[in-house]
Amino acid sequence: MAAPISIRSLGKSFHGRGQSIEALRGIDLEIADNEFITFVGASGCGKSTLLRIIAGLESHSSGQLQLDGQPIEGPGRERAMVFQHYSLYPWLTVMQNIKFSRRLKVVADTVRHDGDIETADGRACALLALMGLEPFADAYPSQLSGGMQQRVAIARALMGKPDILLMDEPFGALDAQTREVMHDLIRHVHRLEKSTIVFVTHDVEEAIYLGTRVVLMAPRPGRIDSQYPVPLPAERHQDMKLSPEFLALKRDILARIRETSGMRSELEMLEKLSAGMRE
Ligand SMILES: Nc1ncnc2c1ncn2[C@@H]1O[C@H](COP(=O)(O)OP(=O)(O)OP(=O)(O)O)[C@@H](O)[C@H]1O
Repeated sequence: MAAPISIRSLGKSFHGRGQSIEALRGIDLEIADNEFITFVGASGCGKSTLLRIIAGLESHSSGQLQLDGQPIEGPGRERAMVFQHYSLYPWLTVMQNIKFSRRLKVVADTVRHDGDIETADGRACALLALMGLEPFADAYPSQLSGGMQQRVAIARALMGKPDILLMDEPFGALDAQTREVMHDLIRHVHRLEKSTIVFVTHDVEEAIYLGTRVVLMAPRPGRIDSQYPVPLPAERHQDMKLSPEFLALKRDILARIRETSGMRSELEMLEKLSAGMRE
């Protein structure tokens, strides 16, 4: 069962070289069990920092952060993270990469149970099938396309049956067609695995297609600007990207990103400048 995340008045500042950067201020957010929540916003608005704090990879400076009622004080097995760059071990095969985190756990245990290993093998085979990787079980990462490598990274993250999957622009380096395939795949994974997914992206269309709720963050300091429930059914297909509800939401979010990032005033200034040159 996935655990709810509760974030109250959370702030984060980075200090260094006589400078202080307020990366996050006053973040209040509840993320429900099994939710698929997506984050968008201008560069530098603190999306990755917030994700890393939820992962326990970064500490917060103020406020509270709880997972199932308990404070998050570091990484935990109930959370797994997938990054933009595949971070696979090049000397291990696909199957070995998927089983790697589980192997660390088994080796770390004082008593080694054969049953554990069998269960891990079964889980790895199931994930291999789920991610469409069966023909590549014995291949090495360098023999795979970017999309296939990212499937391996997702399978590896799912290996420990995490309640929460944290994804930081996982498809950012993929071409448009591969991204579409990955979108349907990750929604399928969400349905089957029932984990909560917290997904950071620059791509508004991706955020709407995947999420049940889109959170828009704004920069300087990083904060939540607005939230948008996605008016699409749980079962999604690519044609929905052309529906009036989808396009209206995309337009609203893009306009708000332009406003919060200062892009709108820059565009207006450019327009005035070119009008002046025409006169
Ligand atoms: N380790 C760090 N040390 C100092 N400043 C940092 C650190 N990590 C992030 N920051 C700063 O915190 C702010 C938020 O950064 P963050 O990477 O979380 O934003 P983001 O929304 O994920 O950006 P992008 O979309 O470009 O990835 C930025 O001003 C960034 O420079």
